Amino acid sequence: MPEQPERLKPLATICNGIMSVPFGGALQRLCLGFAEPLLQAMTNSPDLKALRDRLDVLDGSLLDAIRERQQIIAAIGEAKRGMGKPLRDFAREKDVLDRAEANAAKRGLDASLAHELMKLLIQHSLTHQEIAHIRAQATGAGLRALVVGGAGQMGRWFASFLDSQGFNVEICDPNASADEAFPAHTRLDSSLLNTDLILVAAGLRASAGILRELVTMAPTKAVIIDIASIKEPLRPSLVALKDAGWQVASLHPMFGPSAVLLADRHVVVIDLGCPDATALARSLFANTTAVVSELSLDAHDRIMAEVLGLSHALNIAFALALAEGKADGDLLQRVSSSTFDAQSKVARRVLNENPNLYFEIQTENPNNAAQLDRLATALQHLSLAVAARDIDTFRALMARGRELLGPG
Ligand SMILES: C=C(O[C@@H]1C=C(C(=O)O)C=C[C@H]1O)C(=O)O
Repeated sequence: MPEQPERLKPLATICNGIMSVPFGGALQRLCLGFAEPLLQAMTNSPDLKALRDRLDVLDGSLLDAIRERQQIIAAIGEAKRGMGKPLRDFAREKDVLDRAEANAAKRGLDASLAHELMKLLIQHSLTHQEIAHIRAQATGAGLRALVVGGAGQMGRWFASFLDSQGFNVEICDPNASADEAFPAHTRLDSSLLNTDLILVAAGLRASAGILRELVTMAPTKAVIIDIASIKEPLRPSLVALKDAGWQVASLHPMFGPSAVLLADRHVVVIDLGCPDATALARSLFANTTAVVSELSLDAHDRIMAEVLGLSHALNIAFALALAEGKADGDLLQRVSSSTFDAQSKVARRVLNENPNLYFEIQTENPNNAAQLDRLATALQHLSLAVAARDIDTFRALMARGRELLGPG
């Protein structure tokens, strides 16, 4: 390619770089076809409209290349299923990312752009493979499930998740509308309990009430699984259900209703001493890329005081401290640092969550008060070290936290 004027060099680099991304044939052909004429056009006639028109074509072809990638991904998913191989291949993902970075660097393209682009595409391919895999495995085929609280956000998520596994889903929710996606009931009565799975996916107080109601009903073959964020309020009913002869287990999906891909998502299973129920709870996520961990009933709430209670409280406090200082939100966003950006993003997410649920996470966990005390103490230590201009203590405080969280 001839030497380009200085102002065109960045574009030449991008075109060269794009050629290095391993999209398969389409994008390479596209770049070879367009890069030079495009640069020519820029040199001869700097016509903005013509350049944008060409860019539109290029962007369309980018999407064609991505579609071609997705089709190959679907074929790979099927091949892996046929061979009984797991959905996710971490070593292969690393290869794909490393190759994209190396190819980008060779062409003078920013390696992190190539990395991020490929990461996004891998995420999408996993989502597609996961959905296809769940449907193909049909773990719930021939089984029936009743989702109690099925018109709530997590209830809806679980209803369609179970449906995608082949379960025959019905929901029970006093707030069910006339046009629910599944047959809906507004009252829990014993005729609904003749099913294989009763998934209780209501708010915490409501779930406690539903489990109490189930305790009064004669056990059926159904497995009862709750998905509450805090387990202590449910403990007496969970124990009573088991004692009454129900098969019962507890689940805690560590993600919200917007989750599509379960890669990097966590699910907690609590074994309540009913092996069939625990096995069913585990099997619901067996064909996904979610990481399933087991916790005891006691450990669950202790750990959730750290994972949920502390992180929610800290983010609410962060925003409150800004509000107390009458901070100018627009100005802060204009001059924000990378840490402030990241922190605000998390805080914004927390503050837009359902206050009833977040209140219950703070108030219903018996371990939470002590955790909030530790947060207050930590802030005090920090304030004292700063007021005393004590660098050694400040360093020690940072080192202690780093030891726990590991290097960044
Ligand atoms: C496509 C595959 O499945 C997954 C998706 C990958 C991708 O999008 O490149 C890579 C590895 C796997 O986790 C594969 O195994 O090759």
